[in-house]
This record gives sequence, structure tokens and C-alpha cells, in this order.
Amino acid sequence: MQEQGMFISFEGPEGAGKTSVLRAILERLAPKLQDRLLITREPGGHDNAIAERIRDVVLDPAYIDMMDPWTEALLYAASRRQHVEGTIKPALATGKVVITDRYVDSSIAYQGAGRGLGTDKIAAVNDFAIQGLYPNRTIYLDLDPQVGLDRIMQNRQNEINRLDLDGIDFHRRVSAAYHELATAQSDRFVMIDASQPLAKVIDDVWLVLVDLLNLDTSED
Ligand SMILES: Nc1ncnc2c1ncn2[C@@H]1O[C@H](COP(=O)(O)OP(=O)(O)OP(=O)(O)O)[C@@H](O)[C@H]1O
Ligand SMILES: Cc1cn([C@H]2C[C@H](O)[C@@H](COP(=O)(O)O)O2)c(=O)[nH]c1=O
Repeated sequence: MQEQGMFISFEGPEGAGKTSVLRAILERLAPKLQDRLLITREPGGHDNAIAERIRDVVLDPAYIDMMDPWTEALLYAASRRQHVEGTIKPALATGKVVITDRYVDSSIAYQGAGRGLGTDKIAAVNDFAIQGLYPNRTIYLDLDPQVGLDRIMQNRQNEINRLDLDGIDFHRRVSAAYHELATAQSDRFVMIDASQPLAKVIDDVWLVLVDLLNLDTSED
């Protein structure tokens, strides 16, 4: 592990299983890393009141037909800036492993491609926000967007956010953009087949982390 910490992001379409996988990974990683582990999320962030307030606004289904696409993009970028400065950088500076549920690639895929604002423009706005702080590794849970949306509609009806309500064409553009990013930045992206049973997805992700963090599993 690098002395200045390790930064890992999880990405994927709606319902790919990021939250479920991270919950299981936390149980396995916490005893090994203890207080060197920080799990956080976007939009928002661990112990980050301002970024979480922006999350509430940007995901609120009440604003479904109201929010200008660039307002949306800039809110995500502003939330990210606060997350980087207030949560991620301080944790990395003390040598922590920081794992975030979504980060900059979500904006490139959702706002750049999904909303059609342009992946280059969204990457540029976010470069300004994050000042070059890209993850060391990005674990992409790959799933057909319709399968992910079906999972959410069947299991998580009470937690549907504003973007879940966009049509399937939007989510297909998002998925295609993620695939382009994963191909263009294959050193950073690791793709996991999220259509497998959840336990297998968790095991596949765990193997990636054991290798990346050089974890001792001899007593597991
Ligand atoms: N591999 C899987 N097979 C079947 N169901 C799954 C699998 N992974 C997750 N699920 C179920 O799909 C639903 C969505 O999972 P989860 O909330 O973990 O996804 P997510 O990627 O965090 O979604 P979002 O980005 O929309 O928050 C949950 O009800 C979860 O139990
Ligand atoms: C960071 C980020 C997120 N989004 C979208 C993706 C999802 O629809 C929601 C987040 O909800 P989750 O259940 O917590 O995954 O926001 C986006 O469009 N752009 C972004 O930068």
C-alpha cells in the first residue's frame, strides 16, 4: 500500500450492487485495516455535511422536471470538490484506504453522456474540482442497465432517486460511456460481472482488493 494511502472508487449503473457489495466488503476489510479504512459515497461524503446537503437537493425526485442539466452537473462537481477537500484528501494524507461509492466517472457517464452535455466538457469541469485526484483503482460493476433498474423497482421502491426515473435510453448512454472509459483507462478500471449471484460478485471484488492492498488472508 502507498504511504500516502490508497484511493478506490466503485462505479456502475443503477442497481449493479455497489451498496450491497461495499457493505460485505466493509465486514471483511474492517478487522484487517481497522481505523485505516474510510468508506464514503457520492454525491455526498462521509462526515461531510455540505456535500450531503447537496446530495439531498440533486437526488430529490420532487425536482424531476425542474433541474437544468448544467445545474445538475455543477452540483455534482461542487459536492465532489467539498468531498475531496473535506473528506478524501485528509484521509489519504494520514495513510488511509479510502473507498468511495461513485466518484468522477459517474459525472462523465451520467451528465456527460446520459444528459448529452459532452464527456470532454464534464471531464474538464471535474478536473478543476478534483485537481488531478483520480482513484488508484476503479472497480466497475458491469450490468445491463435494464436488469439494474428492474432490481431497484422490485426491491427498493422506497429509495428511488431522481435519476432512477430517467428512461432506459438515458441509462444505456450512461452504460456505453462507462464502457468507453473502462477501455480507454484499462490500467485504472477493473470490470466485474455484476449479473452473477451477489456472493460471487463480492468474492470477485474481494480478490481484487486482496491483491491491490496486499492483504494477508492466511488466517481467513
Ligand atoms: N448480484 C445481485 N443479484 C441479484 N440482486 C442483487 C445483486 N446485487 C444487488 N442486488 C439487489 O439489487 C438491489 C440494488 O442493489 P444495490 O443498492 O446494492 O445497488 P447499487 O449499485 O448501490 O444501486 P444504486 O447505484 O442505484 O444505489 C438491491 O435490492 C440488492 O439486494
Ligand atoms: C456521483 C454521481 C452520481 N450520479 C447519479 C447516479 C445515481 O443515479 C445517483 C446516486 O444515487 P446512489 O443510489 O447513491 O448511487 O446520482 C450522477 O448522475 N452523477 C454523479 O457524478
